[in-house]
This record gives sequence, C-alpha cells and structure tokens, in this order.
Amino acid sequence: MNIALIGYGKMGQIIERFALERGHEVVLKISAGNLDELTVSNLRKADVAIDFSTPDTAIKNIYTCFDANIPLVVGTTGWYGQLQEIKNECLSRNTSLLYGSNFSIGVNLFFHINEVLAKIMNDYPAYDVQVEEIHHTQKLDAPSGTAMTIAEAIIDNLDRKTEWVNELEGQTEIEVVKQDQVLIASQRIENIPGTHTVLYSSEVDEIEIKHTAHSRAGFALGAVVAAEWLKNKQGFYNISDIFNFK
Ligand SMILES: NC(=O)C1=CN([C@@H]2O[C@H](COP(=O)(O)OP(=O)(O)OC[C@H]3O[C@@H](n4cnc5c(N)ncnc54)[C@H](OP(=O)(O)O)[C@@H]3O)[C@@H](O)[C@H]2O)C=CC1
Ligand SMILES: O=C(O)C1=N[C@H](C(=O)O)C[C@H](O)C1
Repeated sequence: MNIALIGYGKMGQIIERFALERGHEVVLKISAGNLDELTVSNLRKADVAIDFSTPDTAIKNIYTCFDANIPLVVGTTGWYGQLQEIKNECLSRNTSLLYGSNFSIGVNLFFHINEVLAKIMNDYPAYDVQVEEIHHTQKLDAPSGTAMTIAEAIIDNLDRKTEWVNELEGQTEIEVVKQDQVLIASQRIENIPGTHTVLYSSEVDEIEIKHTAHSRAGFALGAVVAAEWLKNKQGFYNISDIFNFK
C-alpha cells in the first residue's frame, strides 16, 4: 500500500517506521516546511493518507484529501468541534475517513471498560467521577482528545452527568465543579506520551482505572492498522468500528 503522511513530526516519523515494517511504501511526507507538496495530484499517488498534523491545520488537510478522493485516517486531535461538518462532507462526497482520539489497542480496551464502569456506577450515587490526563509539554490541545472521548462516554452512560469541564494545571482553574459536570483535570509534564485516569471517589474509598502509554508505538501501529482497514472502504468511521470488544 502507498501511504501519504500528512504531518511528519513525533507521530508521523514513528508511523513511517511501522508502515515500512509492514511492507508499505511512504510516497509523500508533509511538514510545515513543504506544504506546497500537499496537492491533489501528489495525494493521488497514495492509496491512503494518514494525518497527524496540528489542531489548526487538520481541517484544511481533510478537505484536500476529500478533493483528491483518497481514504484518510485522522489521528490529529483538537478539531472535533467541526466533526459533524466533516462527517456530512465525507458522506456527501462518497469518500472515506476514519478518525480516532487514540489508536492504541490498550486505550480502546480502556474506553470499553470506562463505559461498562460508568453504567455500573448509576446504582452508586455516593461516588463522584473525575478524569485526569497527563501529556508532554509540546501538546497543543487541552483536554486531550482521549480525555474528551472518556468524559463523553461517562456522560452517555452515567445518568447524573451531563457535561464536562476542563482545568489545565497552571493555566485555567475551575472554581466550582457542578454535580452534573465531569471535571477533566489536565497536566503537562516533560516527556509523558499519554496517561489517562478515571477516578470514582466516595467519602470512604476510591476506584481508579488508569492507562499509561510507555511510548508512542501503540498509537502509531494502530494508525497503520487503521489505514489497512480503511483502504477499500467508503464512509465515515471511528477507530471503535475496528474493535468489537465483548
Ligand atoms: N489519535 C492518536 O492515537 C494520537 C493522536 N495524536 C495527535 O496527533 C497530532 C500530532 O501529534 P505529534 O506528532 O505529537 O505532533 P508534532 O508537533 O510532533 O507533529 C506535527 C507535524 O505536523 C506538521 N505540520 C504543521 N503544519 C502542518 C500542515 N499545515 N499540514 C501538515 N502538517 C503540518 C509539523 O511540521 P513542522 O514540524 O515542520 O512544524 C509536524 O511535522 C496531535 O494533534 C496529537 O494530539 C498524537 C498521538 C496519538
Ligand atoms: O498529543 C499527544 O501526544 C497525544 N494525543 C492524543 C490525545 O489528544 O488524546 C492521544 C495520545 O494521548 C497522545
């Protein structure tokens, strides 16, 4: 399979390594320095594109891939405010896109456990819930896309919660978290690839589930597997469509 890498930073470079190991060829690599090469004709040399760029540039890149009618895997986070617009555009143009806030198998298992736990906790109102995420200091968006996915699943499954709010340590402070809100507490610490915790606390005890990425390898391998899965499909997908946890 020929792959176009849109965004050749920390993730793009590891994705390239896994793509080559799995027998694929990388035919285009885009960074801020060679954006003039991100053209419809160059994209058409690839079977699939993978975007790990920046929150502010992902939407433009998505439209360029739609123009080229090339299947696109989007790992970039921080653009989900425009998710519905992108979904509509993808479906009306009969092209294909798969997105996900986190491509690692471990986090996708964690998403499943989080949903099951949230449903169970409907019967235990003594517990309040909070989401915590820690990432490296170069991260441009807060909260992390993964933390948003976790918080939204809690809201969908735990009746007493209706919205999330975010506090980024040292930058934004929430004075009062209302009873129907899920606090996402974000921290930025050097060299942390991504740690997510869901914490249920009562007066007497706590229940915690936690995922710690030891490196970016799980995200990168997942992105290549997602591209292989998407190659001959048409439609709008989420990474959860690849997994079928019982
Ligand atoms: N879904 C998942 O599993 C994961 C998602 N992510 C997300 O992926 C994104 C990228 O992360 P990461 O690799 O760590 O970030 P980096 O900052 O290391 O890389 C971003 C890359 O995008 C390039 N870039 C800048 N502008 C554009 C543009 N207009 N078009 C294309 N590329 C551009 C940068 O170029 P230059 O270096 O020249 O500035 C750089 O190569 C983030 O949104 C992050 O949250 C990260 C890990 C896992
Ligand atoms: O920016 C990162 O590094 C990561 N971003 C994703 C997110 O926002 O959830 C996934 C992963 O946690 C690493």
